[in-house]
Amino acid sequence: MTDPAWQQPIRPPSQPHRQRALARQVLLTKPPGSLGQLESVAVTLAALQHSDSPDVDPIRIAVFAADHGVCDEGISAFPQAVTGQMIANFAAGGAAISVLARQLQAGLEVINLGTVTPAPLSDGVIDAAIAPGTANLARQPAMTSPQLQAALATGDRAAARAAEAGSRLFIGGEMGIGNTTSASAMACALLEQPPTALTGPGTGLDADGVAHKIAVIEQALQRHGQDREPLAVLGSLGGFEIAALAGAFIGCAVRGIPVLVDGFIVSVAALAAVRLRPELHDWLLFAHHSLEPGHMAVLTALDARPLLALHMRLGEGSGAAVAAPLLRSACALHNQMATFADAGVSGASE
Ligand SMILES: O=C(O)c1ccc[n+]([C@@H]2O[C@H](COP(=O)([O-])O)[C@@H](O)[C@H]2O)c1
Ligand SMILES: Cc1cc2nc[nH]c2cc1C
Repeated sequence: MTDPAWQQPIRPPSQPHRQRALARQVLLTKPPGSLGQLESVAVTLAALQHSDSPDVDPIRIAVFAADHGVCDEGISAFPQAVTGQMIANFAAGGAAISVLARQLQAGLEVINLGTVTPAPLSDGVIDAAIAPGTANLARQPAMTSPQLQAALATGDRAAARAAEAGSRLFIGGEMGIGNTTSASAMACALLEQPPTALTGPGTGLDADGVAHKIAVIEQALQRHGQDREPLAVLGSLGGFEIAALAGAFIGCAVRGIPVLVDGFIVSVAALAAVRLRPELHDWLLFAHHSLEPGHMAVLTALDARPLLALHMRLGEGSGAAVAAPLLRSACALHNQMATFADAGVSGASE
């Protein structure tokens, strides 16, 4: 039997391309370091893409959507039906990520991994339903092992489609009412922190709502928080869309596509995936710092330096889509700026 996709080899970044990109940055007509993170991003992309002219176009955005059985515990400000309704909105072009994808001229695909209210079949939605949502993680494991493998494989297929389309940057988004409970529980298990430190309002719970959500996560962690192995955490506390994101990110690294990581839920998926495959870490760029309070701890654990902090907390891949033009700028500056020699500009004084 062949190994599952998430066990395939991941190519290391090219050190010669990194060294040449670093050397070129010093020659460009600017004080060394003055373009800050735009410099390091261009150098990272050059090494990842094994290219002296890094480029993020075409960009692929894949939004993974699924429902969560833990909604039975009353942990979200919104009803579960919104997940299916938003899938239709993504496809119809009216959601925030639909607008941003158009603006970026990025390919957008929406992948339905299973909702309680069947999402209307629409063009542009890939049906990859595993079940009408996960089981209630406060009372039983969120998913079975075959369901977890199916979700990981669904993510890998999205990475394969991105590679076939020639994508040079992958943005993974998510939609799932209740998924901040799942992501917070996963983060607690993976980071060995208490729910009080990593739980927040999600779509907009008040203080009482957050206190109840913390109690639900405590219950879930008591039931199955002891096994901190990443597949066990994904299976017992995760969501289908979170597992698919983990599979997609590993699949992108396997195929040589850099990933721009979105907000809290996507970062938790990335953390689980990095625990599974530490070499994935090189392939992740971080878009923004979400308002969800657990995000900072997850970013710190990933040693991430997010590009933006806009107080966003939408999900869908929206923070990454907003940050993507910064990567375009970083590449354009790296590729097109004149050198001191070309432009006849004097370098720094001795
Ligand atoms: O990306 C984030 O940082 C983020 C923070 C808070 C909420 N969300 C979105 O809100 C939904 C989950 O919120 P909740 O309260 O239902 O758990 C889900 O569809 C996410 O895309 C996303
Ligand atoms: C309307 C709505 C849109 C979303 N997009 C991502 N999560 C969401 C949650 C809600 C409630």
